[in-house]
Amino acid sequence: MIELLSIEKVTVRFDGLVALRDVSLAVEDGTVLGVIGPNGAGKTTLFNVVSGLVRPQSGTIRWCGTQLHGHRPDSLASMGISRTLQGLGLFPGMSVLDNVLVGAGPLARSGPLSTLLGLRRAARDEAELRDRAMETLEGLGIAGVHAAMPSSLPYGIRKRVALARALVAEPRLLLLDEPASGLAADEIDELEERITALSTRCAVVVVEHNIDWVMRVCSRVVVLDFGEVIAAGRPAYIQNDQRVIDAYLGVPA
Ligand SMILES: Nc1ncnc2c1ncn2[C@@H]1O[C@H](COP(=O)(O)OP(=O)(O)OP(=O)(O)O)[C@@H](O)[C@H]1O
Repeated sequence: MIELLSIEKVTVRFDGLVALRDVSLAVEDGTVLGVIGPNGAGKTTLFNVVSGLVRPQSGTIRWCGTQLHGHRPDSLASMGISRTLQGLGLFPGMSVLDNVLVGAGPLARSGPLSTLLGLRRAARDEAELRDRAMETLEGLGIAGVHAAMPSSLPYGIRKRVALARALVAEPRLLLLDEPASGLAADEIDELEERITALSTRCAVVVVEHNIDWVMRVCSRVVVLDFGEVIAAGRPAYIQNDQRVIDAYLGVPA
């Protein structure tokens, strides 16, 4: 299987606090990797490192075999990486479609200059992007609300809009920060099916506190505790690992 993302011995310090210590993991194409751990374990920091929001003090990050040096969050989509945020991160003053178009923006071939010089092409690009955004909404069953403002929609639908915004760029790697939080039981089941279907198109990394869901959806799981990887492997292995049970899962019933 193709290794898309490889993180090797990454350490992140915030002043005196070590948020990640010598963390290594790899994400292969077509897989769903779960990242779990108690609050403050370093899960979001890990996403921030991959996204270029946080620079590690040491360690390397490779994307499709090439080492990343000082990559920036605004280059992520064109690299083929998309991310959803904890919570929603939708723009309240923009319609659902416009929110999704924000995710498609980095793909626009027409920058400000070509927009000035070639209005026709810019218009064509915009129409293509709109079509693509509508298709993405359709794929998630929410094309009907494309003109609505996010605040008028139930939380589960808004969460799908946030997913659409990440998917519209057709990423090779999708980073999902707590995708199941705040969802009802039937929506969580639906999300399981959706992620499983998505994994045929892209690799997925999920940070999630709903452990049962993680164990169902993920092919591999990495467990962080105080910034360190304390276990990594298949869900069945993780569930029976004594360090994981002690640090996070508690005594099995
Ligand atoms: N920008 C920052 N400046 C200082 N400390 C930070 C910063 N970002 C994270 N931290 C600290 O780093 C540690 C790891 O935080 P992080 O948010 O990555 O954990 P987490 O596993 O995502 O937690 P949660 O499950 O609560 O979201 C925490 O102690 C946190 O307070």
